[in-house]
Amino acid sequence: MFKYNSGFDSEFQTEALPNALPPFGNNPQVCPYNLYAEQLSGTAFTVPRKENRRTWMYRTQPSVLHNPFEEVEGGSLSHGPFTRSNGYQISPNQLRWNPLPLPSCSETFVSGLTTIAGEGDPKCKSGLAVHMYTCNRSMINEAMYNSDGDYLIVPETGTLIVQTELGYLEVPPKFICVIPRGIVFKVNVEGGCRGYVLEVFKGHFDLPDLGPIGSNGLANARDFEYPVAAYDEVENVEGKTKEEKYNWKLINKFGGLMFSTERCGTPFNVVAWHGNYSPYRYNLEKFCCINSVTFDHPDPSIYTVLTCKGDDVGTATADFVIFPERWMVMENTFRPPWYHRNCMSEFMGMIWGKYDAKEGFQAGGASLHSCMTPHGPDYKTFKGASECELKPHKFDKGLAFMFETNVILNISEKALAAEHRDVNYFKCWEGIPNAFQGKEEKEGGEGGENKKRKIGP
Ligand SMILES: O=C(O)Cc1cc(O)ccc1O
Ligand SMILES: [Fe+2]
Repeated sequence: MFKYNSGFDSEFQTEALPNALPPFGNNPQVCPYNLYAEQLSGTAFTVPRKENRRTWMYRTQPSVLHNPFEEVEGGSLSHGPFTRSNGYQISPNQLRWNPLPLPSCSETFVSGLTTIAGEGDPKCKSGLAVHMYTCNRSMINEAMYNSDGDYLIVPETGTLIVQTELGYLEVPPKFICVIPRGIVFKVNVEGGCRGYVLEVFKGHFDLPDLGPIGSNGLANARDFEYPVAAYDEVENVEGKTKEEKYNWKLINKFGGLMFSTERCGTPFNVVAWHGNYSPYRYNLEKFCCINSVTFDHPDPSIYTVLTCKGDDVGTATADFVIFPERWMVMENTFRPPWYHRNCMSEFMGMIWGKYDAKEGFQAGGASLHSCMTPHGPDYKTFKGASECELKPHKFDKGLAFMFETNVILNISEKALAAEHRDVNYFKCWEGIPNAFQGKEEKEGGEGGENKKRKIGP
């Protein structure tokens, strides 16, 4: 339906009307079509050139035309600092949630956002938040921008039509989109929608380095799609009062709180733009998976789609990782995820189908295994994967993902107390027997062959 340009992190130029971009330079004395030039900076002016992101927009009116913002009740999205007094707790427990029910009353993407967890402070540009949304209504004459960071949106049910200042993105399940800090957007939907949002308060998402993998593979740069310029029809405001002209609601998430105001006409009035700071979408089915073809289950970092680098080299503020359809061919290997404890925290969601490590992890549900919280396959999965014949096998039963972060997340009390929380989750590991056979009975003896284990009584 919509057109796109492609290429991660590229410098694009796009015009909804011919020759709407200045032929050279960014801010000529008078712009083509008498448009207003406006720069949006996504990095400090002075960061190194290869990290520098900014976009020049040529719009029918500049963004300044709005009334003063006032703080509003942010509902479940407004998170303020992630403190106990503000309704956040920490927990070293294994946590899991069943799917959030789709809304029974009218909700937009923004009103239907609810913060699940977070750490850090958007005012200091550090940390992240994890949100979920359910919605069933398009935003009409209503738009939002986030001063706090970049949104990475993962739909699970329903297609989002994301209208942004820079053009449209269609984002069905199995696609993701990123809306960088400051970009004004609205979301149109048809029917019930549900999904996940990762918000990073510092930096931007990058493709991970590939090291010895080489110059291709995982998420390929050419598969990232960027909007082409599109603007709303200009309204005839002749004879209208100021109130009638200021007919759009503009919401701003700012320092963890929500603010709202009225703005003069549509904010989607950019006729042309050029630059490298833009929202984009990516089809997760284009992910080129790298996996073991000999033995052993590799670390899940091989499935990293996008990473938001942290302060320490190789340690992300947040990675977006998927567990896509793939062939499992490893020999003499327990193929599902191993039991493990991780210094990073793992928030997981399910886009469709089933997860290969557990029963009961449902599409639209979520789990959180925080820093050093033990987790891994439930006993049934362990037993099955330890005893099955190891033939080449295509895992094609579902698509899970992980937001993996360096921080310990504070969890919203609302999410902890929610009815859809699976408080019996920890029981999925109950009954794992002690299968140790004792020194005398050990098969193979010292240095013996790595024999197939016998499981259970
Ligand atoms: O915990 C999980 O299910 C996610 C995960 C998957 C995997 O293949 C290896 C490690 C890991 O944390
Ligand atoms: Fe894990």
